[in-house]
This record gives sequence, C-alpha cells and structure tokens, in this order.
Amino acid sequence: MTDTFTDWLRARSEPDWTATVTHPFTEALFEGLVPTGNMRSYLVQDYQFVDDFLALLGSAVAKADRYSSRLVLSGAIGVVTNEENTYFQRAFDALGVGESDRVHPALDEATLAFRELMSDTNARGSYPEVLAVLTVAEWTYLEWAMRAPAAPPENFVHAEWIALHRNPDFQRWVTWLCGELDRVGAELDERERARCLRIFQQATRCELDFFNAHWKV
Ligand SMILES: Cc1ncc(C[n+]2csc(CCO)c2C)c(N)n1
Repeated sequence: MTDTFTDWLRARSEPDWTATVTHPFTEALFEGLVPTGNMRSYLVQDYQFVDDFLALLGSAVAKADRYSSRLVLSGAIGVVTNEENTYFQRAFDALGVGESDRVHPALDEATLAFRELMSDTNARGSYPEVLAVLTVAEWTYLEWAMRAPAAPPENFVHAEWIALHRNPDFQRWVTWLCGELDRVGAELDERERARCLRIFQQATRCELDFFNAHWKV
C-alpha cells in the first residue's frame, strides 16, 4: 500500500468527505449568496464549535509525544484566539448578532453532536485520535476553500471566511497536521488504526451535518 494513513482515512470516509468539501453552502459562499439568516446561524454556531475546538487543541498539546509538536500546536492556538476571534466579532457586528447569541446561544443538534465527539476525544482519546478530529476539521475546510474561484465575493463576511481557510499559512498547518497523523499512525496496531478510522468517519459526518443544519432549502 503506497497510500499514507491520512489518504486511507479520507478514502474510507466517502461519500461524506466529498459531500462536505463540495457542499452547496460553500458553493453559495463563493458567490456571496448564502442568505443572511443562514450565514448568521452558521457563524453563531461555529463560534461555539471553535470554543470546543480550542479545548481539543489544548488536549493535543498535552498529549503530544514531543516538544516540537507541542510548539506547532501552540502556534495554532494563537491563530484561533487572535485572527479568528476578530473575524467573528466583526461579522457578528455586521450581521446584527446580539450579546446572548455571541456568548451562550441555544446550540443546535449538529453543534451538540460535534461538541460531544470533541469532548469525548478530549477526555478519553489518544494523541492520534485527537489528531484525527483536528485533521478532519481543518482538512475539510482547506479543501472546500481551495475550490473557491480567484475573485472573492464583495461582502467581507463571505470573503474573509474563505480567505481564512485558503492562505499559505493555513495550508502549511494542514499539511503539518496530516504529516503528524501519518507519523504517529505508523506506530499504531490494527485495532488502534480502526479506532482512528471510526473517529475520522464520525468527525466527517459531523462536518457534513454542520453544513446541512444551515442549508435548509
Ligand atoms: C464546523 C467547522 N469545522 C471546521 C472548522 C475549521 N476551523 C476550526 S478552528 C479553525 C482555526 C484553526 O486554524 C478552523 C479553520 C470550522 N471553523 N468549523
């Protein structure tokens, strides 16, 4: 087998993987055509998702098997807490999102399911399992964003959400994550690999459900 571990995980997560990275929500985003209500509910829920994601990154820092990995993972925490946070605040201002929806919105089912997967993996998962969830979250986002046409939509809420996920720094981070999961994946026995696959598939399903939840046509 010449495939890497991550290629194998991704291939075994079809058809959900392709359905996620080609989702109609993303196609509409490219044209600036996501209706305001959908964009608002998506970003309000996603802000809560990012909170859980940050906790999972912290878990990866704690569980990593080497200092050089902890350094890269800590760098990613800095990106989420700085650049992403200012985007959300500016987008919430533009979309008229009130204080309570920024701080403690009612979570919808797809957000809760993702939260449960992340907190279970945080509490009980191994380093490779934590990486599997992080990798799905970041790799799917890189893949849909790379499909965007060169010309950005006019509205900054749409344009910056694409730009956050299709820039060289983000690409390098995703390449590192995949390489890291390949590295630690090579040490796993068959049972551990199967557990990683199950988590990778669950996370991919969560990504698809998350887009679906905000794309009711
Ligand atoms: C449902 C959902 N899945 C994945 C991401 C991607 N993502 C999560 S945190 C973060 C910043 C870390 O570099 C990025 C890009 C998202 N926003 N929402």
